[in-house]
Formats: sequence, C-alpha cells, structure tokens
Amino acid sequence: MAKITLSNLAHSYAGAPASRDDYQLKPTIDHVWDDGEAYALLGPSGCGKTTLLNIISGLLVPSQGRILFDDTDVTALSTAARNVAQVFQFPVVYDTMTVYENLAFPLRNRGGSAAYVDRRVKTIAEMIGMTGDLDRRAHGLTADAKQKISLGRGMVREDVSAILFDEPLTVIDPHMKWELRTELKTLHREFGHTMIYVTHDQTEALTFADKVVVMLDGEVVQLGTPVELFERPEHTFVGFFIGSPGMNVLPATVEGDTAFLGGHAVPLGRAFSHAGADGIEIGVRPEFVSLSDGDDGLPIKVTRVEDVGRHLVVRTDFDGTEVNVIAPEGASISDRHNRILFDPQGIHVYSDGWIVDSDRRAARGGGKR
Ligand SMILES: Nc1ncnc2c1ncn2[C@@H]1O[C@H](COP(=O)(O)OP(=O)(O)OP(=O)(O)O)[C@@H](O)[C@H]1O
Repeated sequence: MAKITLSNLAHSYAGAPASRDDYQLKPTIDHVWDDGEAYALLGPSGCGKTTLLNIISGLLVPSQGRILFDDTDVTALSTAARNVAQVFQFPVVYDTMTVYENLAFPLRNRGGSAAYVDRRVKTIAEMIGMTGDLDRRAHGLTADAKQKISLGRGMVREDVSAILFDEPLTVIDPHMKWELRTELKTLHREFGHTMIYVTHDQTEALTFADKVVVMLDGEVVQLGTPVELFERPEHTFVGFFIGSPGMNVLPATVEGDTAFLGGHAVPLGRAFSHAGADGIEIGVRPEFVSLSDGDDGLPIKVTRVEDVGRHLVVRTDFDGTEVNVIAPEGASISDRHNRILFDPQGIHVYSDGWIVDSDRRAARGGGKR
C-alpha cells in the first residue's frame, strides 16, 4: 500500500499545448492521497477521470508533473513496476482456466505457497459470491460472472501499492451491484488497501469512498469526504452533481448579511463583504428549504410533488426557476403553500461558481481559493 503524490500534473493528448484549453487534465492537479484510503474519482463523461487513472497506473505518461508512490518517483515506471492491480470496465479473464485458477493466477505468478493461495482464493470467492463455481471453466460464464472474477483477481493480492478500478460495475446487474459495492467497502476496511475507483455514479462514489475527488472539465473541483461535499460544496457543480435532487443554485446579489433574489431579501445569517458584484449565486440544498403558508420568504408555486419513499421532493417555481424542496414523508402539500424559506445555515454564496467565505470564516483563514 502506498501514499500517492500527484505533483503539479497536467496532460494534453495533442502534445505541445498552446493554451489551457489544449489540456484534457488542466495544470491544477497537485494532491497527496493518503496511504490506505479509498478514493472515488467522480464526474461526468469526458471530465478526465480515466486520463488521471491511467497516469496513476502507468498506462499514460503525463505531459507535465510527477507521480510518487510513497517517496519513490514512479512517473517513468511501467504498470508492472508500479505494482498496482487494475480492474477495468469489461471483464478480463482467462477463458480456458477455471474460476479458481483465474483467482489464483496473480498469487501463483508471484510464487505464493499453495496453502496461502488456497486460503486467499477461497476468501475472495466468498466475497464475490462464487464459492460454488470455483471448479467451473470461465468460458461460458455470463459477462456478469466474468466481471466478478475480474474484481476478485484485482483484489486477491495483499501486497499491491494500490488497486485501481475503472467503472468496474457497469456490466453487473443492479442487485449484485449494490452487494459488490458494500463488499468492496468491507474489504477495504479489512485489508486497508489504497483504492482508487472511477465512476460517474454518485451513489457508487459516496458508498465506496472515504474521499471523493469531483472532476469537471479536466480539473478537480473538490476533494472531500461525502459529508464535506454535502455540507460545503466548494463549487456549484459539486452542489448540483451530488445530492438527489442536487443543490438549488440561484442568481443573486449580496449585501452584507442579506442576499437579494429578484427584489426579495433572504437573510444569510452571516456577512459576506467580499462577495463582489458579478456572477454571484446562492446555493441551498433542498434539505434546507421549507414550504410556508405565511407572508415571509420567496413567493413560489408548487408544480409537482414526488414521493420518493423516505421523504417528498416538492418541485416549485420561483420566478421561472425551479427550486426543489425536501418535505417530510406524509406532509400534506397544497396550494396554500405559496412561499419557501431557506435555513441560513444551509445557504452558500458563490462567485463565478466558486464558494465565497463569510467574513467570519475568512477571518479564521478558511477556504482554499
Ligand atoms: N487517446 C486520446 N486521444 C485524444 N483525446 C482523448 C484520448 N482519450 C481521451 N481523450 C479526451 O480526453 C478527455 C477526457 O477523457 P477521459 O476518458 O479521461 O474522461 P472520463 O471522465 O474518463 O470520461 P468517460 O466517463 O466517458 O470515460 C475527453 O475530452 C476525451 O475525448
């Protein structure tokens, strides 16, 4: 297992990049990822997740910067020399071998004793639910079963620097997906491997990872725990992309401790003297918005109520913009609900997409940008 340092990384597939737009990974990637943690790289299609993963695995040499595993510079080393295990989106199995032989392969390759190999193969087979299939040939198994073998093979060695997963559950059926995700988490807790998991699915990322690395347009817009991403999205994209539904983002002006939305005042509970004037938005998650039939708050019209089981998602229209509200299960919603209130604790102020510190937080030295 290793700590992974991404030092001043950037990548351009075109070579000789002339401007920032020519980079598929922008020159802002500078992180230390802790030994033994589980990281998820999360973001929409084309944001650079696989590019970053391939740089870490050694399949791609970055145009700029260095990668270190612990204190060793591995930038020029092959994947094999980096000692990483990889699981790809589609199964990679040896069809002529049995399930047992497939799982044992990485261990036998490195001279593991028969007793150790047997113990390890059986542990992993149980984890992927294939104990009863160990003697079957991989040929003829479903894509789903083959991918489980690939996952098992990726996790069978205990001595790897890191295990890298690139959308590994794409071909797995939905029920098994849930089970494997939970198993992966348990396995991580048990063995403490450094794991990096690429996905565009927030549920997968949030269940699996200790830390989620949210990417957009070749940049890491936030690296944080699931709770941090929920409570303090550093970019409007993070607020919007994570959550169900995501954060409401509304254009506003801010004066001291008050935001103004289309002439309506919204108390912020703390002052933002440095919010600036252009590109200002406020973000508030639906969990911090409540419906009201009083005179305070923003005037809205309820457009739809969705019962999603644990609570209700209420869609409202404020001056042509949809604002989502989460209401308790069983709440009775009617036309008399014609206002919404924001809990000041859940309101964030953004400038050009990036979070602005309140005066109090700025005085404490908070914020990263
Ligand atoms: N070999 C390549 N040559 C040129 N451009 C590439 C190459 N591979 C990827 N790209 C481009 O780099 C950008 C990032 O791609 P990447 O595959 O890393 O994104 P991703 O977030 O993993 O997307 P997806 O979820 O669709 O796989 C995209 O614009 C993509 O078109």
